[in-house]
Amino acid sequence: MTGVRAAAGMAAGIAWRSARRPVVLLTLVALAGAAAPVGAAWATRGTIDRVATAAPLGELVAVAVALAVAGIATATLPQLEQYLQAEVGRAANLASAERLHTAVGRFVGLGRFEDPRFLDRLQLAGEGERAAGAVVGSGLASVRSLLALGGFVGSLLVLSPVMTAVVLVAAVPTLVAEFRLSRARADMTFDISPVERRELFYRNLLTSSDAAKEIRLFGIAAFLRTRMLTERRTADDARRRIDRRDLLTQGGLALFGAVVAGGGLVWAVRAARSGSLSIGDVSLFLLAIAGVQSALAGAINQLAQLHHQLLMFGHLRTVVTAGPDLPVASRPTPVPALTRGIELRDVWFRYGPDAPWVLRGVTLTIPPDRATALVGRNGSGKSTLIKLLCRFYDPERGTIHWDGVDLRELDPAALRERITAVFQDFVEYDLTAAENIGLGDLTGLDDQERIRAAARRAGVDAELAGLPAGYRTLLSRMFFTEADREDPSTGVVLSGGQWQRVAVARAFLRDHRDLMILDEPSAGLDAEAEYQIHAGLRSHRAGRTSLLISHRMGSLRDADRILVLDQGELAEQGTHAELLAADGVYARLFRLQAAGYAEEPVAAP
Ligand SMILES: Nc1ncnc2c1ncn2[C@@H]1O[C@H](COP(=O)(O)OP(=O)(O)OP(=O)(O)O)[C@@H](O)[C@H]1O
Repeated sequence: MTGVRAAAGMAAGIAWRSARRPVVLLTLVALAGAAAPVGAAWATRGTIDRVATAAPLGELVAVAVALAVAGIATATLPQLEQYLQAEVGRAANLASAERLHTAVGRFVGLGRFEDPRFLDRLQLAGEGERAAGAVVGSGLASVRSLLALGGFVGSLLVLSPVMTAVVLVAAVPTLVAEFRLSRARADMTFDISPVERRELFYRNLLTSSDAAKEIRLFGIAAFLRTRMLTERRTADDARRRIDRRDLLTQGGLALFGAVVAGGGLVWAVRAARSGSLSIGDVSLFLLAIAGVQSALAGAINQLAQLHHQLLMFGHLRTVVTAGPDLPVASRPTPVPALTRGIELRDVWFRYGPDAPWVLRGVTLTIPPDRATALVGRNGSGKSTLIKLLCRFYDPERGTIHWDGVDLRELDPAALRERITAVFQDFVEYDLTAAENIGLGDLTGLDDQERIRAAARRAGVDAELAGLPAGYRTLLSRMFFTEADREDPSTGVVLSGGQWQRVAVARAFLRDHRDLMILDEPSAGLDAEAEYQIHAGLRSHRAGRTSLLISHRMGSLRDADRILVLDQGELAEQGTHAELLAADGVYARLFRLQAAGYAEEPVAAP
């Protein structure tokens, strides 16, 4: 309950700060909306009694006007309430989206994005993002219904305290049942979120252009479709169970309500016959009974919705108030220039407490102003080591020092300001060519000359300049209307190697950083493009600290130092010549690859 209360406080705070005036108006409309039907019931009673007793015309006109005003208010206020709820919703949801995504952007590491439970919560927080406004809307609608309920209960009380007690006691099981139902629905939504995530994965796969080739060639569309539908059926079964419970509960409650109302009607007719109620009283009684039931149903419905929205908003609150994913120093040390290099001291790392060790006691130095290469078989831990250098994770044991300072004492954002990188799984942004490069350094986003210079060094300038709209061409065919489909100037699809060079240009734009990391920058390049890129890299590397990972051993041989990782351990280090002479892991990998390039078949070592 504390979580729900805290979520209510946060949602109300967001709505109030983002839409004060609409919230005030909505409150006034809700109050008026509560008074209108009760007023209409009393005005009806007054009108009928005055007509029955032939009251003076002035009095008759006054009650008729009151009845008309109450009727108009009852008819029109719901529309105004709906508009204001939407207005509050838009403002509050926008503010919630900002809160949520600011919080997500503050996670400095990658661990949370790889935790399935956290991903489920994040998905539900997306729903919570749209719940903030609805929380206020449902909250005020509940208040309106409760006030109307109070008004009708008061009216009933005047006529019959016993009947009032009966109606109120009858409401208790309804309240309890509806809340249980709401909680069960929210639990079910959370429980099926992994199933929905898998369904989404299969659905995206079936419609993705990237996967279309393999799906067709391997003939796996039906297989994937079956899996997608199985996930959907599992989710639907869970929903059906709740819907059935809903049906039984609502049906039972409706029957119960009808019996109570019917009993009340019999009592009122008998009371009128014995003369203890006037005709107006009977009409007020009937309107009050109907009013109590509809206000009660409305209040319960809105409270149940409110409860559900608060549970969803609770997920957003959990994400927004989650502590830092990695400890960040409260007074970080300013990041020094990299003059002494980076040092790993007995670094141990694994991706989870039950996962196998990926790095085992790695101790090494990346010297400043030198080109260092990292080599090793697949899965030996090279990319992981790079992720630790950027502080996307912390080592489980051991420390990493940037110019003598433990990375944990630095502000992660300030550290990353000093680094540029091409990751193995770089991003292909569905943006223009210029933006794709400009994102490397936002200060250069509008600087065409800088962007072109970076592209030239990555060997992709001529190709980008030759696109239908040059650097302003969209590198995507995603955001298309039907009319755009035939017009190539609205977007193009690049080849894998071209994308790779765009990613290298992006890293080049972020020039003058202390450390340049290149994880397989030439994996998809043709021989000429690879040569060009490495020439560009060599000129860039001169006098700078760089760390290059590549399985193309030829591109590493001129590195100042080569580090060889094997099963998470530093197996060897030295220059190309030293490592060949040592005749270890490196020499074996190099000779295996060199054998593939020899003109005459050479026996593999
Ligand atoms: N996010 C992750 N979660 C869990 N395990 C991971 C994750 N990333 C990598 N691993 C595991 O860590 C080990 C090392 O992976 P890493 O990507 O560092 O190797 P690598 O040397 O760069 O390999 P490659 O040459 O294939 O790129 C692998 O066994 C991999 O399965």
